[in-house]
Amino acid sequence: MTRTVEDEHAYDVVVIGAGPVGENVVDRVRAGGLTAAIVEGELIGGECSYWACMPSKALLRPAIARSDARKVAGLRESVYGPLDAMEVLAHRDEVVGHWKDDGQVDWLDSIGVRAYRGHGRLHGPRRVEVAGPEGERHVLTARHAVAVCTGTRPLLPELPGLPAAHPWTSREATSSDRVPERLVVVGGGVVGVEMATAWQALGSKVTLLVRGGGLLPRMEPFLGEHVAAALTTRGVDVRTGVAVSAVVRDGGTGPVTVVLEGGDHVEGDEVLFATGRKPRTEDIGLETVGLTPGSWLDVDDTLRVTGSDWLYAVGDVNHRALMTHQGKYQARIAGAAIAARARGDASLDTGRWGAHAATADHAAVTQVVFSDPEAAAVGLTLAEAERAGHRVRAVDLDMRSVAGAGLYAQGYRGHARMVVDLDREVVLGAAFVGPGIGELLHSATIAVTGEVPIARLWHAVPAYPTLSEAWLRLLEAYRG
Ligand SMILES: Cc1cc2nc3c(=O)[nH]c(=O)nc-3n(C[C@H](O)[C@H](O)[C@H](O)COP(=O)(O)OP(=O)(O)OC[C@H]3O[C@@H](n4cnc5c(N)ncnc54)[C@H](O)[C@@H]3O)c2cc1C
Ligand SMILES: NC(=O)c1ccc[n+]([C@@H]2O[C@H](COP(=O)([O-])OP(=O)(O)OC[C@H]3O[C@@H](n4cnc5c(N)ncnc54)[C@H](O)[C@@H]3O)[C@@H](O)[C@H]2O)c1
Repeated sequence: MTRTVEDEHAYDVVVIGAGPVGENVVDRVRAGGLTAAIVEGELIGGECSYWACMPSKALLRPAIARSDARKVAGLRESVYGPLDAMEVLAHRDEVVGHWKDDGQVDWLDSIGVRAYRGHGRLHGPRRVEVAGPEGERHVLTARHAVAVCTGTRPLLPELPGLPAAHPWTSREATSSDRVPERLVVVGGGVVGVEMATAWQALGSKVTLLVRGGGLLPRMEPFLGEHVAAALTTRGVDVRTGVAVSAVVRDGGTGPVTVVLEGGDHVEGDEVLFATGRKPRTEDIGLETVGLTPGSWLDVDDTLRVTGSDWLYAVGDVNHRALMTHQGKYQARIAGAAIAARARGDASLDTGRWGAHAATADHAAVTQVVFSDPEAAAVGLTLAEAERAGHRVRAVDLDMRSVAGAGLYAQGYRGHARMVVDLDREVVLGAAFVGPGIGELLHSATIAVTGEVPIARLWHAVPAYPTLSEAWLRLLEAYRG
């Protein structure tokens, strides 16, 4: 039965979108002494919890653990067999709470934040309307700020036959309850690489179609080269420099044919399009506050939308760094800035590395790609540092020269790079690829964020024999 309940409530802060970022915004503004409400149209916890980070990592963990174990003498033989795909999928279902958000609802209750179920839209300055699932309507007004944290959805290219072929997007690739015999993956970015790794390990025959020259194009090129070589060794058909021109699936079910420019084609039982994201801003009332529906939202370093004194855009939706940890960092900064402005606080500190400025978005974005081998990076690549006008030197290291690498895995293959600002003698960026390398990243993040002088890093002694001795070798190479 459809009913209309119209009520109006005022809060200090109203947040649209209860993904990891929206949740952290309300947490921080509550900690700053403000009242807050949050609006969610699907599941509280957002894309990350149910169709992105968490399920993808649950699928990848057994693949990576098995691969590492197969490189250890005395253990290799015990892990020779295939993964139990059904067990892995069942564990993935546990990790995502069977796509139920009760736990997150309890948490919001516990911090005193009211959650409104439904689609949120701006309706003029400081006003949000919520259209609930049963036709009810709530009007929320914000005394201090509205934060748009609506995230992204998959961006599909306009190709003949694509909608009718019912392609997988990241949602199906992370929630499928069966393993397709043949999976075609289009896109060599992070989603394409991680999902090709997972489904190949779970038993699919994977073809990875990449239009550029290599994988993971936003990172140092050697990361993608190592990952591509390893995927190929494991049986993935990695094709670079190819463009998809059409997709054919008669009747929308059964085998799917991916047609390439030049006439070649690839057959699969499913096709995943991992071709990027677009902002979820097409239907959130942006036009009522002078902004363009469907656009990414430009913000300053306090995450406030350009030209506004009350509207914030935090997380994926502002296109600064599309990762959960970066979005949560922004949420901490935005929450503190909103609370400080609400107090009329003269201590608002928006300078570089200030308490109310998301400086790391420019200088120290971190990412771990859970491929096999893992790829990880922080800060600037060599090319980015040069483009930015820094006088830099890149120091490279074959990870085989690190004693801990040989112990971690026989036949260890990996590589590390540190990009040094020669004028200030600080690290601007670092990148690593190799088994177990993801956990090494935070040491690099501290070096980059702290702008620790190389002369002081020389005194940061990595324990022997760990992978962290990569730092020792990099510094030795730099100092000559
Ligand atoms: C396959 C995959 C794997 C990933 N793995 C990782 C990883 O390992 N590590 C990592 O750091 N990042 C990862 N990411 C990126 C990560 O998922 C995003 O950066 C993160 O989810 C962004 O959080 P968010 O809160 O900004 O947006 P989202 O998580 O997208 O949440 C937005 C929320 O807003 C809601 N919403 C939208 N519009 C409205 C509206 N009008 N009214 C009400 N509610 C609305 C949505 O329903 C959603 O719940 C991955 C992404 C993908 C696709
Ligand atoms: N571990 C992690 O941190 C993690 C994991 C998954 C996703 N994410 C984040 O989620 C976001 C989305 O990831 P993504 O991989 O979907 O996007 P992406 O932008 O990283 O990669 C998309 C790739 O698809 C290619 N592409 C675009 N259109 C194409 C076409 N028509 N044909 C062939 N290739 C095409 C692009 O060249 C690009 O390389 C990223 O910003 C990523 O950082 C993070």
